[in-house]
Amino acid sequence: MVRNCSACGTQRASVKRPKTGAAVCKECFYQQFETEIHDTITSHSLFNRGDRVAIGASGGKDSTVLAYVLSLLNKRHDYGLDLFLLSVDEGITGYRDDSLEAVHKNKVEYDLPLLVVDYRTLYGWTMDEIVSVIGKKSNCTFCGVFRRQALDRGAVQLKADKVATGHNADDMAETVLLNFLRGDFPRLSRCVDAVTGRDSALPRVKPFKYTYEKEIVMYAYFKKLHYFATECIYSPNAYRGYARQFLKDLEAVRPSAILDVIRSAEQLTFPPPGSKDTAMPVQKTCERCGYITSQRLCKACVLTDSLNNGTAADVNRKSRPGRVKNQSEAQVGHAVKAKE
Ligand SMILES: Nc1ncnc2c1ncn2[C@@H]1O[C@H](COP(=O)(O)OP(=O)(O)OP(=O)(O)O)[C@@H](O)[C@H]1O
Repeated sequence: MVRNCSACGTQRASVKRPKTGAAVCKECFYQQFETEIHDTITSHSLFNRGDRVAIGASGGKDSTVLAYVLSLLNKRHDYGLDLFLLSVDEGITGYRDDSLEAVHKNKVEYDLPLLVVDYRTLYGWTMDEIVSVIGKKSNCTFCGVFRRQALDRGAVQLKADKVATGHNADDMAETVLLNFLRGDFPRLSRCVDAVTGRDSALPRVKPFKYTYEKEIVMYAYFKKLHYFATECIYSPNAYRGYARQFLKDLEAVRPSAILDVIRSAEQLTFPPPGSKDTAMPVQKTCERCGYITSQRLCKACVLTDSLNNGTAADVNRKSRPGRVKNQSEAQVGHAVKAKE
């Protein structure tokens, strides 16, 4: 039976929205999708007029749609933002080199300036080289720490006020589950923030906080956006994989499950009311590179040292659970938990 769009009532419905189950026409899907992102941006005050915003552009679906939609909304609602694409080349042959080609296309199509920073220049090591030394098991630790800092360093080069990333609602809900399963309560409430480091020099914003991955894929498909659709070849993050599959199973039964998980975490406060455990680590700067850290050396310098002095494989072995960690190892173990 042919149904009319539940929003405009005139066009034929051609899309069933994964988030709401509503049957809508393509135009109304675009409108609703874009409006929901605009609402997230305004309700969480993600940007200020005149902000220079570095969009973390990996060439994947999320950041490609983010670059497209932010350009569109910036014009439509006159946000007054200066947008830039910022890519980190981790040095993964057959993965990042291909996805960066998509970013180069986006740069032209969306008419946005692009800066590419790379691990080789920043740290002296590519991920291909790191994996050849430490294997695939814990390489995400190195990549996560290096990427976070590389994005910050690139953003500083761009004189950016903010970094926007394509983390979507599925990513957020997965991270909530993982923090819950690890008993990481301090992170449990913070991991759903649409803005992190609001008072820092370089806040990070997540305009897709409430945007479902399936809708991002649909939007990219209908709009024929150019993106690179392959998983990282070095990404065996099995534990996150379980959380992802669990959420997908829940979503299949009840589509609101993803949003419900996020909303639950939003209600949590840490430390719990009445708790005396409120001490936050004191922020300093790394003695070697000047990057922010609560230790003498930042995590990236600790990891780079371990690669240079041949102890990188030990760092991974030692940071397994059940063993008392020294300060450097504790920093590294801590870093594994961040999906950024
Ligand atoms: N190499 C990179 N260069 C720049 N930004 C990146 C890079 N990798 C990740 N990001 C940013 O972090 C976000 C989340 O990254 P993640 O690795 O989870 O990829 P993802 O969920 O597959 O996203 P995407 O589809 O954009 O690749 C991305 O949307 C992007 O904004």
